[in-house]
Amino acid sequence: MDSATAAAEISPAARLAAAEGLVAIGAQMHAAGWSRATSSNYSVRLSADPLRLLVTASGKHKDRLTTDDFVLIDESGGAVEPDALKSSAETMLHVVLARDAGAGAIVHTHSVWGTLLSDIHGPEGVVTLAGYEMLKALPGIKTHDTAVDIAIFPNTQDIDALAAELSDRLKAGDDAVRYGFLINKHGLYTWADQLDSARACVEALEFLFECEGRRLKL
Ligand SMILES: CSCCC(=O)C(=O)COP(=O)(O)O
Ligand SMILES: [Zn+2]
Repeated sequence: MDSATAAAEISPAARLAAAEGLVAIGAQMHAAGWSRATSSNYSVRLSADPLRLLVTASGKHKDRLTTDDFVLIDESGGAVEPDALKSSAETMLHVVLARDAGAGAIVHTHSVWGTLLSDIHGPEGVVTLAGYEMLKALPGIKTHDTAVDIAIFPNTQDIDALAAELSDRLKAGDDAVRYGFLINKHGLYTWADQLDSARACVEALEFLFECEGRRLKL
């Protein structure tokens, strides 16, 4: 199938709805202080086979996104359509999450608390969130009486290498990458089957990071 045919398979209505959802997420994440200064990237999967993701273009202010600020990409992370904007520098993380975690929507944030916790717990490679009622906002969790590990990867500018490491851990069924992961002194990636659920995951994890951070401070 050539790229023009594949692009044509995504209905304009579905693409527009996804873009509108991501514009709204950008406004919300920015208002929460989690996507400042052009940081963050977001995507929605529009097709699983062939893989097609609508991902934010690189370098955009997330409080001012328009429905034109997105790029339709394929399983290689390349733009499907001609004359596309440059997709997020972290596009390959979205590809791996959609492909290997079955994510339907992916949200990456740069919060203060997540960034600080990733630094403090960086040497252990994991932060554990235990006993909080808010854990029940994560998919499949039914009780506060549980503990969730969130992996912390070293930060790197080699996104292909990070994507490969992430892929290995997802394929191995590593519990510490089940709900999300942190990148050291960088931010959070989390995902779900659809955008509303991914939003709940971000809100829950950022709440829990703030609880952990404030607890350490107290
Ligand atoms: C200003 S934040 C540095 C880049 C980054 O981490 C990020 O999330 C945004 O990168 P993008 O290429 O998606 O704009
Ligand atoms: Zn980032």
